[in-house]
Amino acid sequence: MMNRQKSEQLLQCRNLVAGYRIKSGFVHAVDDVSFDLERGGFLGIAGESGCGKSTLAFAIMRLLKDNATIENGSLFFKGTDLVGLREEEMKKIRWVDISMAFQSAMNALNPVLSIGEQLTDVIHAHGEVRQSEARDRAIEALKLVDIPRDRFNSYPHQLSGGMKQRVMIAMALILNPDLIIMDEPTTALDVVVQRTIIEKIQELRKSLGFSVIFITHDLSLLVEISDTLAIMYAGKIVEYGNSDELFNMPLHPYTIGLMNSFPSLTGKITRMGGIEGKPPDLLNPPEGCRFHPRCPHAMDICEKSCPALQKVDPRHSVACFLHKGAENL
Ligand SMILES: Nc1ncnc2c1ncn2[C@@H]1O[C@H](COP(=O)(O)OP(=O)(O)OP(=O)(O)O)[C@@H](O)[C@H]1O
Repeated sequence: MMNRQKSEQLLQCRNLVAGYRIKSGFVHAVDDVSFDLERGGFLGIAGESGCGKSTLAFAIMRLLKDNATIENGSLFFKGTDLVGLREEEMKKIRWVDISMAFQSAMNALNPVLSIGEQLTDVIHAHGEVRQSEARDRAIEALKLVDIPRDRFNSYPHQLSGGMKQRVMIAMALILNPDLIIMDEPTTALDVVVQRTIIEKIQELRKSLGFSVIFITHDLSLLVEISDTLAIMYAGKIVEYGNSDELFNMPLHPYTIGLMNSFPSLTGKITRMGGIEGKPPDLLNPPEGCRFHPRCPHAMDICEKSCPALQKVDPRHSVACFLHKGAENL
C-alpha cells in the first residue's frame, strides 16, 4: 500500500440503485447514488436513520440481505466493476481488499471464541498460513489498535465496549485492505472512547495508507474527520463535496437543517433533529425531490421533478433547484 498517488481513484460508484423486494413492492433504499473515493481518502456519509447508508455499505461489500438487489449502476473498485462479479471472485476481494467494521461490535464478535481465534480464523480463511504465523499477525494487528498480546486469549465478554470495537478494527485491518467501510463504528461508545478510536483510525490510515468510508448519523463528527462528505436523504445523495467547503457553505436545505441542529462539536448527539417532519417511506417515496414535503423553500418544480446532483464548483455538488444553474456561475 506504499507509494500511492494521492489523486488515484480507488472506488467510483456510478448511478447505483439498490433496494429490497417486499410483498408490497420495492423499497428504494439507494437511488441513483454516485461518488468517488481517492486512495487514502476519507469519505463520510451522513443521514438520518433509514436513509440507506447501511444498504449502500453492504452493496459495496456485496453482502446484501436475501431480499435485496442491486438493480442498476456500477461500483468500480481499482477499475473492476464489483456489481458484475461472481460470488467466488467477490470472495477474493472481500476482507482482503475491502473490509468492514460493523455497526455493533457487541453482536459482530462471536461470544464463544477468543478474540485471537477470531482474528486467526480471518487469516486462515484467506490463504494457507502456518498457525504460528497467523498468531503473530493477529498479535501485530491487536498491537496496532493498542490491545496488548495478553488479551489474545480473552473472550469478547471480558473486554470493554471500546476494546471490542478496536478488535473489530483490528479484524478489518488484518489482511491489509485498501478500503475499510465503517458503519457507525463508534456510536455505542461514550464520547471520550469514541474520540480515542477515531484518532487511532486516522493515525493508522496515515501510516498504512488505506481509504475509509465512514457512515454515521452524526454529521458534526463527520465534518471534523472526513476529507469528503456525502449527505444522504431518503436513498439519494443530496449534497457532496469537500468537507470544509460543505461545512462553511452548506447549500441543500436538508444539510442546512442538519448543520443547524448541531448541539456542539464535542457534545454527545443521540439523534439528528431540527428539521420538521420525518423522512418518507422508501416503499413509496414522494414524486419530485424527496425532501420537498419537509423543505422550507419548496417550489412548484420540486413536487414534479427530481433535481440532479450538480457541481456548484469543482469540489462541491448539490441536488436542489434553488441552485439550478449555479454550475454556470
Ligand atoms: N431486509 C429489508 N427488507 C425491506 N426493507 C429493508 C430491509 N432492510 C432495510 N430496509 C429498509 O431500507 C431502507 C434503508 O435502510 P438502511 O438500513 O440502509 O438505512 P440506514 O441509513 O443505514 O439506517 P440506520 O442508520 O438506522 O442503520 C429503510 O427504509 C429500511 O426500512
